This record gives sequence, C-alpha cells and structure tokens, in this order.
Amino acid sequence: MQADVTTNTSVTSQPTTLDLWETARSLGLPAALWRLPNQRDKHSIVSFEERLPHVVVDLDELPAGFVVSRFDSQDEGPDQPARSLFLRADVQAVFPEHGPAQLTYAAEPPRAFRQLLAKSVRRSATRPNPITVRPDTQHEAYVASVSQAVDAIQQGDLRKVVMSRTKQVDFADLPDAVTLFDRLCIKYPTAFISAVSIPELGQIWLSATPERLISQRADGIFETMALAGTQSATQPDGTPKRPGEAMWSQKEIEEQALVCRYIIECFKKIRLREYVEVGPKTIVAGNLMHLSTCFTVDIQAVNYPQLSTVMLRLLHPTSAVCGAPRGRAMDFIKQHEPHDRELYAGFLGPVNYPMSEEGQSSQLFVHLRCMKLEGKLATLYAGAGLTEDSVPEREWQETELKCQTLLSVLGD
Ligand SMILES: C=C(O[C@@H]1C=C(C(=O)O)C=C[C@H]1O)C(=O)O
Repeated sequence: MQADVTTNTSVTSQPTTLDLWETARSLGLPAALWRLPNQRDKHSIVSFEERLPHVVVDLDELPAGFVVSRFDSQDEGPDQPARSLFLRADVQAVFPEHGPAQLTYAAEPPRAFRQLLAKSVRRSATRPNPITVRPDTQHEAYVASVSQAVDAIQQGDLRKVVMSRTKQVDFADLPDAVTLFDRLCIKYPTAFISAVSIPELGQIWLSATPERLISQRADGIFETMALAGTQSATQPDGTPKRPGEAMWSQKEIEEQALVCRYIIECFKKIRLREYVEVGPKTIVAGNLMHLSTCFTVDIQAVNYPQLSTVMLRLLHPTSAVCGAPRGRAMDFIKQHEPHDRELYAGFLGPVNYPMSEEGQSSQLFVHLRCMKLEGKLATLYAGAGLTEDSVPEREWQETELKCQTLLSVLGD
C-alpha cells in the first residue's frame, strides 16, 4: 500500500524522518535521507540553500554535508577536478531505531521552518497507489549497442564498457518518497539506502546501492571496493542461493578483475603499495549476487592525509560503471546511450559527517540501483559491464534483474 502524506496540526517535539522531509519539501529546501549498510539508524540533513553550490570534493575543505555527483562530473575539462552538488548540513538529524530523534541546527533556519516542523505529518489511511510500467521500447537498440560494443572490444578499441538503459514507471498518485525509502531499508539491510530531494531540478532520487566508492572512516581507515559480475541470488525454483553456491564464469571473473586492476593502477599512480586486498568474494545485494574485492589503507600509517580526496579523483568513474580504458569507454557511452545518465552511476553520500560517537566520517557510494522521481513518473536506471564474451540478450536480462531491485518496492 502506498501512503498518502497529509499535515495535521498536532505539535510534536519528536519529529520523524517524514516530518523533516516534508518540512524541507514544502519550503523548497534540498534534503537528504540515508541509512548506512548494516546499520539501523537513519540520518537526514536539510540545507537552507535553495540552489545548491557545485563544489570540488575535497574532504579536507568541505564542512559536514551530503555530496551528489553526476556520472560525467569529470567533463568540465581534463584538468578540472569533478564538481558535485553539495547539501550543507544546516540541520542534522539522527533517527535511532529506538529512542528519540536528535536534531542539531548549524545555521539559523528560515522563519517558517521550526513552525512547520512542529506540526507532525501523518500518513493518512493508506490508499493504494498502483503503478504502470511503460512498455520497453529500448530492447532492440540496447541489444544492438551491446553487439557494437563487443565488436569494438574484439577490434581492440576497448577492453570493457558499461552500457545502461532506463525503465519508466507511472504512479497513479504522487508517490511518498519516505515510504519507499523505508521499504528499501527493510528489504536491503546491507545496501546504502538514500533519498535526495533537489527542488531546483524538480527531482527526488532514491537508491539501494551495494557499491562503496570510497570511505574515510572515523578510525582513519580508507576503504574502496571492486564490484562486478552479476547473477540472481535465487535458484530457478525461487529459493535463496547461498553465496557459496554461486558459480562464476570466466567472463565475470575477468570483468571483476579489470575493476580490481583499475583500482590498483590508481594506487600505483600515487606510489602507494601498503594496501590490504581481500577478495574476490561473492556478496549478496538484494535480489542479486556480485563479486567483490575490498581494499583498505591505514591513512595514518602511510602518512597520506589527502588519500581519500586523491583516490576519489582518480577512481570516479570506475570501470565498474564506465569501462576500460576510461576515456574510450566514456566516448562509447556518449555515442551509444540514448539517455543522459544524470546522477545514475555518479556518487553520493555524507562527508565529514558525525555519524557515530567515534567521530566524523565520509562515505561515498556509487549511485546504482537508483531511480529519479519527477512528480508521478519514476525513471529507473541499470547497466551491465560488457566484455568480448558478452551475449547481448543476457546483458539485457541482467539490466532487467537490476531494475527489479527498486521496482519490487514500488507496487502495492
Ligand atoms: C552498472 C551497474 O552495476 C555495476 C555493474 C555490474 C556488472 O556489470 O556485473 C555489477 C555491479 C556494479 O558494479 C548497475 O547496477 O547499473
């Protein structure tokens, strides 16, 4: 059942995620709501800047906030560091699983803010909000572009390229992003779940991504991961597969190894050898399984305080979402994909944020298994990594499976 949001006038000193989200939305203010992998607390921030600044993501410079970056944020010029939208944490809120919400104001809110926030938002009796999935018109073109990519790879122009497609879904009524966010949190406990409202674009983005781009943890550990290779997490009879039961083909093993190599090349560029590499291992990401290798570095031990910022610039967009070599894969994507990826396959997450008692951390994720909401229309995005052994129809089926991650929480 889809919830309906109405405002009633009872005063609350205990705002919910929905109260804060709706207060921001009604004042045209940007907001982000997220839940980290394997955690239960939800976090939210509201920015009092109606138009978001574009910033260079420098973790030593930015104040606490939430960053959202386009897939092609590098395109401002070869020597320009990527620029990202930045939601400054003017209000920071943590919503523990049990116990009261804690709100902190870092700036003076607009006049109506506290007043509106004090009026709790109730979901009125839930009303069905059926969805209609628009018929796919992209199948033929997608399959043709996979064949072209395979030809280009076989001719040696490329080693790997990630081609994406979209799927559009109409809601009967305006969907409630917080209800969808809550459903994603329940269904995908190991994913990074987020909802980001960008009023100046008229968009809300929702995602349940399995892929960490970079983290700078409160304990001074840098983390990144190489994720690739995809298969269903269920047996043909519908029973869940255990990770140990996953069988990986040579194609998938090589595809993931390419992403690992790409990360190691980035470490090499900065002459960093002291990284710990664990994997590849099979991980479960909702309805899917992937191969994952985790890389960690002790930032203090290597005496490289800028490591996270430097690696972010080198890594994005990784060969897990773009391809290898990066420049040629990017050109191929621009030539062959009919849509603009916008924030899909970009990165997002909290930076310099007091996420736990241990201190601040920055946690950026690759924006996958995501959709853009514009009014009653949802656009879902999914891609597949192509190598010389790709079979076009199978790659299309892989994008269908990836769309299911979000699609499965949209209906009633
Ligand atoms: C491109 C996507 O996912 C990426 C591509 C994968 C693959 O090609 O197997 C697997 C995980 C992600 O790194 C997506 O979900 O849209």
